[in-house]
Amino acid sequence: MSLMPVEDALARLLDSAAPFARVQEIALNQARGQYLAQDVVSRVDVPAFDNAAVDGVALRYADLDEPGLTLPMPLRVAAGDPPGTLMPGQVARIFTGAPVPAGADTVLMQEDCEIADGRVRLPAQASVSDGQNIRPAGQDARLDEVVMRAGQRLTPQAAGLIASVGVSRVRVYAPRVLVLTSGDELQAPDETPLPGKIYDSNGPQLEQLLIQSGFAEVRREHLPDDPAIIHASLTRALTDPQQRPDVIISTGGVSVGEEDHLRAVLEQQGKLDFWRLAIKPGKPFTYGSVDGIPFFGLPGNPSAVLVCYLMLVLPTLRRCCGAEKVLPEPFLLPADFSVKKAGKRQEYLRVRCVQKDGNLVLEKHPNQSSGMLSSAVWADGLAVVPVGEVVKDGYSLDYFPFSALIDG
Ligand SMILES: Nc1nc2c(c(=O)[nH]1)N[C@H]1C(S)=C(S)[C@@H](COP(=O)(O)OP(=O)(O)OC[C@H]3O[C@@H](n4cnc5c(N)ncnc54)[C@H](O)[C@@H]3O)O[C@H]1N2
Ligand code: MOO
Repeated sequence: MSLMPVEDALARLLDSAAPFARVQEIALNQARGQYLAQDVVSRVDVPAFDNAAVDGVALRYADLDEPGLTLPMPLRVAAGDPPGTLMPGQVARIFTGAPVPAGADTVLMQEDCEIADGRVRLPAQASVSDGQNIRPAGQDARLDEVVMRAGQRLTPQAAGLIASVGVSRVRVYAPRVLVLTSGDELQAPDETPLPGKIYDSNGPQLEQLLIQSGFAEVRREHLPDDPAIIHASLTRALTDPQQRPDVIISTGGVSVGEEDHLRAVLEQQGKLDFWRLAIKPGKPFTYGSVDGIPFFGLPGNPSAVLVCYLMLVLPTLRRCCGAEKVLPEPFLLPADFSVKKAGKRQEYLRVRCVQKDGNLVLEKHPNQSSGMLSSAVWADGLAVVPVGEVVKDGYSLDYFPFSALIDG
């Protein structure tokens, strides 16, 4: 059976992405990297007035025409003061951020003048540029200008920019995400370990991935390997208006084993769109919908969860928030390792970007088992080995830092 290429799967996911209906108005101090559901329009010019970029003196450039000039300094303007007016033949003491007085057109750094007894000895005109050290009104934003578009992320810089234009509340996408872990072998990390059982790591990992990538409304539920109970839990989540999610992400139960029930329930209760991709780790990746809600069925192996979330789920969530760009550009970096056997699936290796002889190279963790997370913690990103390719030492590979994948 041929597996669907990762690019085709991503294209299908992005095609199917419909805007999330759930939108929330939040105060800027609640910004946690969500996606804007509205354009942000400036209420002012930023800066609102021409102002000094340095501490020094404000003057008329034309007054510098005489060499070795000393002029009186009757005016003092600090940040927050009204600008005042400068008469010809005068200079004003001025500080960074203070409005430039009417009549002044140039600001000199105090280090370039001699200030004494209310007078200033000025440098030669040749060493000064007309208009220097003035930050013009509106250079950052103009009144009524759109400074951020719907679909952009509320990064810390964005929160600062939005505050600077006099806007304190914004509408953001706030989809409810239901994370379903599955498997009779799982226990919560605070339980006493029982024979044959393992601790759930997918639940905490996915929840943190979602929160860090701007999707904080996460509810987690654990499902046993019992189709009737899985069916009932899904029905409850879909019919209770307090719980009804906007997207569902499950882990485990999508492969070919007799105890892999999630895909079967999805097919029965909803619609299976596609299953099985040429991706390593993550082959049994499953996508469909239940009652119109997108359903991502991730494999159970924890590193497959990480890779599938970052490369397939998160880009789709971003598109549902109106984002144009859903994946960062990869860096092309040489491998400091080799992969001798060409694979049938596009492989996402857990790698580190390190310095070697003054150049950046990629180092691969020796154990790439999809059941392991210690290698994912050791790594700082993923390197991509396309289907059918071997990697010789020094070959360049696409490398995505985790930070860029998560931040978008
Ligand atoms: N005969 C075949 N067997 C398998 C195939 C295959 O093609 N033929 N594919 C393998 C691949 S690749 C993957 S990936 C796994 C995925 O299987 P499932 O998605 O059905 O996942 P499970 O079997 O439920 O779990 C796999 C693995 O992960 C552990 N797990 C599950 N949930 C969690 C959790 N929340 N926290 C930590 N670990 C979890 C689980 O115990 C299993 O060890 O199938 C292969 N098999
Ligand atoms: O696709 Mo699986 O995660 O390689 O073991």
